[in-house]
Amino acid sequence: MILSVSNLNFDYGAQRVLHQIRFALDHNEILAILGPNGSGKTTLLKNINSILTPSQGNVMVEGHEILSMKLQDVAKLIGYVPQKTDSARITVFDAVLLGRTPHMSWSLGSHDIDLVHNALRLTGLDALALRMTDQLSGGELQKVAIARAIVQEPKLMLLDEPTSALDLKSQINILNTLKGLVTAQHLAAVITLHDINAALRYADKLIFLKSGRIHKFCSATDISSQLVEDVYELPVDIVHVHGTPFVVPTAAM
Ligand SMILES: Nc1ncnc2c1ncn2[C@@H]1O[C@H](COP(=O)(O)OP(=O)(O)OP(=O)(O)O)[C@@H](O)[C@H]1O
Repeated sequence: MILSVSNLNFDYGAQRVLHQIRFALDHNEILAILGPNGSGKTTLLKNINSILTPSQGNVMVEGHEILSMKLQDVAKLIGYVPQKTDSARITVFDAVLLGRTPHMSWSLGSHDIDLVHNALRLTGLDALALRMTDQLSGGELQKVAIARAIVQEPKLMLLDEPTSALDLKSQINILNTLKGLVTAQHLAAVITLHDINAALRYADKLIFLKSGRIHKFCSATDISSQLVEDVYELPVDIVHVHGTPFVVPTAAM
């Protein structure tokens, strides 16, 4: 098991936003967190990597209690791709190289440089390596954040809506890259998505959050129209295309 979250509650001030969250994730697995706006998806990711501190409960990654670790050590275990990434007056290459910071001492080795080149290739950014990040589009910046998380060589990747700004081909490339990395490097990934159909295609496990509670923790194969209707309060049909389930809102609403 790579990630274990037990009895986690989180409050923003007096407002409880996450209630008794409990799940585990194995190596080689992608977990998609789904749910309506405001259901707590981003808050849950930020509790897993200790940007936010749970009011109760704990998070273990590879047997380490995250809350008791130094941030630099957390960054060796967890690569985080936030929903929004800031640009700066540095090149794409340097922005990606920053992902190596937790592993660096004094010198920059050829391994670090090779990892950056590889991540630029995987995310389709080779041609932009020397461009300043403040001259990128939103989707290109999103790819930089993903490349930076890849060079961290984490055991667990947390990605918050990583494909929200990407065109269709880039969405598929990034999700295929993520799936390939998870398998090849024996990692796990937790990814928040609004696109249920992408989740059904790429995730092994699903968590449906509703009002800060786990409504259902299941496999992608357990999807049903009733489940989606209960969570999103929207009537849907499930159709199968080439064996893959697709959620389609029913015509009559
Ligand atoms: N900094 C904050 N202070 C107070 N409440 C917050 C803060 N950030 C988020 N919230 C509230 O916490 C709840 C969960 O928010 P969160 O961003 O985790 O939801 P989400 O499922 O990621 O939403 P979305 O799909 O819209 O991105 C919401 O009710 C939100 O209004």
